[in-house]
Amino acid sequence: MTDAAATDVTQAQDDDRVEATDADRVEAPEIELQARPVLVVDFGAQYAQLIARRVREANVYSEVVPHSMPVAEMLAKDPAAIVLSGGPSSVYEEGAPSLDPALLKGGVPVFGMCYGFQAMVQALGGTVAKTGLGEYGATPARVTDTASVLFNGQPDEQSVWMSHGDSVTGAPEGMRVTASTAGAPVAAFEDDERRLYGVQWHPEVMHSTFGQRVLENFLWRGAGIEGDWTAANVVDELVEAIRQQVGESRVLCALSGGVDSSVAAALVQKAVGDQLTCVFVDHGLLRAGEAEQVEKDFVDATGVDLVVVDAKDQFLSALAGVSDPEEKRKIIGREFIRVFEQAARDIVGEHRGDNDHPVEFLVQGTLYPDVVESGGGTGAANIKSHHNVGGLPEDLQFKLVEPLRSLFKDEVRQVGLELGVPEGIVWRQPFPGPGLGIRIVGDVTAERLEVLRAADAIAREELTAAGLDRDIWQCPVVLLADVRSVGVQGDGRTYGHPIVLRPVSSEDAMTADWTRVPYDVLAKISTRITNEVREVNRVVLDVTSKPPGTIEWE
Ligand SMILES: Nc1ncnc2c1ncn2[C@@H]1O[C@H](COP(=O)(O)OP(=O)(O)OP(=O)(O)O)[C@@H](O)[C@H]1O
Ligand SMILES: O=c1[nH]c(=O)c2[nH+]cn([C@@H]3O[C@H](COP(=O)(O)O)[C@@H](O)[C@H]3O)c2[nH]1
Ligand SMILES: NC(=O)CC[C@H](N)C(=O)O
Ligand SMILES: [Mg+2]
Repeated sequence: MTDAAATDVTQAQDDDRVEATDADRVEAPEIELQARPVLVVDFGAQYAQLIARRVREANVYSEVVPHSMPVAEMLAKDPAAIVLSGGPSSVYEEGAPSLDPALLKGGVPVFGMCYGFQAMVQALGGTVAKTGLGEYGATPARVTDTASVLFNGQPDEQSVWMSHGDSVTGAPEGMRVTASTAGAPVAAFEDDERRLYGVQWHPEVMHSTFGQRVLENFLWRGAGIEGDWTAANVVDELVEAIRQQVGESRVLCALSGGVDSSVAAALVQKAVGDQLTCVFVDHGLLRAGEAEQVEKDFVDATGVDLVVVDAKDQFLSALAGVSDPEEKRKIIGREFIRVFEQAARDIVGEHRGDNDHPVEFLVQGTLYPDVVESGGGTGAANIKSHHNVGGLPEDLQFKLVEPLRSLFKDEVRQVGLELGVPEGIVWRQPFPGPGLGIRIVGDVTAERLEVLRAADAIAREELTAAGLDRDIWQCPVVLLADVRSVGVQGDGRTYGHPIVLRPVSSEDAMTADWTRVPYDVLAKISTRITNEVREVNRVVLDVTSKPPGTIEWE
């Protein structure tokens, strides 16, 4: 299940850590889709993006907006409907985010969940109070009208996921109460005339048995939305939005050969064809065989116009002596941009005479998780600065083209399949842009990279041989360069470094669990790494989920 809980993990104070500041916060996406959106108003919820995602699963386009956005601005987006999220506050407290009653009078269908439900009640003149009857987790609900818009055709007893301490003690006038629980006599209400609906629970989490059905009923029946938004529509809309944004300008695409940039490149290719040049940076932090694979196999499979830049020395010298993860990420983000700037100058030079248009735009395969982890969500904490978002330098001259910025990886894979991107690329495991640079705990040197590359190649080879590639989301292999332990090899003492295996299963990288790789496969990897990589005398397995751990160690 997806959730944004990871972004809420409080970071331990550490004087050596490069602190994330407000300056790290990132701007809203530049590309906007043309379908009328369903706006998810975020009241500080754990699950705002999850709601948006569930709306898209109902084939309706959706975007998250902060509760602080003025109503006029929300209505200016011409929303097809509005969903109000949950949130940690209590509506009757001073300073709690409130709902402007004007939003409920704009003629747009509205659906409130939990805090959003309570905020509707307050705005409509009902009452909310702390009753001492909080409900947390799976809760039996009684539906009192199984023919209503929300509950049509559903059983009159269903299990819903609750997380509330406050309850509605007085329903607003004109609202029909259609469900109740022990702690929330008013657990759902509906008003078909004003097209206002709400539930006290969280239909967006999979533990609410009929959650998706309730949401779909609101969207399709209550709001009368067609539900025709599919990967095919999104391709058309994104292509059109890219054309609008880019015009006649030349465009560079930062292409890693990974899923996201390949799909982004395919979209831009479709939109502005020969205005596009892809740039792949070999920063010396790649895995064994990767540069060759992108240079040859990728071009063979897609036919893109690709420039490969060898920037190994530039990155390694910029990273020399740096061990702080955030500092590494910012250096890598900056050096990437410096490489793209140079490439832009070279490309303009090449085309001088037949093309006067400078390279104004840089395409990146940024996804929503990159944005939210970099602190770009509504009030979300900075967990780590992804090189392509929070790691961008302040003096960035390019305008960014990031068509996938509000999507999750599994949605991007659907878009990729729709575009005909080869399956071998669509189903590739993710590999982070900062590469092995954030898998060496300690500073990055050419020698350490060699060690890690050798261990990583063995782990990948054995996991592939065991047929586990599609079961595993990705398996970072991490070198603890500043840790040494004693071993005995060939009857002699060794004092080597540990390698950590971090196989994880996930749907979208927002949450993850460690993969139960069979012991015999782990044994083989361990034996081979310790036999074949001289500097390593110990292999350990990371058995932490996300949260609390992140997938990468840095
Ligand atoms: N070596 C590289 N050369 C050029 N651009 C890169 C490189 N590595 C990353 N990027 C850029 O940074 C973006 C973010 O990297 P990220 O790893 O999240 O995505 P990806 O590599 O496209 O897909 P995946 O998540 O499947 O690895 C990429 O989409 C791409 O635009
Ligand atoms: O392109 C990227 N630039 C980055 O700076 C970066 N940091 C993490 N990752 C990848 O993002 C996903 C979530 O990773 P974490 O759980 O470690 O935050 C995982 O798939 C990670 O591999 C990155 N990708
Ligand atoms: N999850 C929520 O939206 C909770 C709403 C409110 N804070 C309550 O406890 O009732
Ligand atoms: Mg990648």
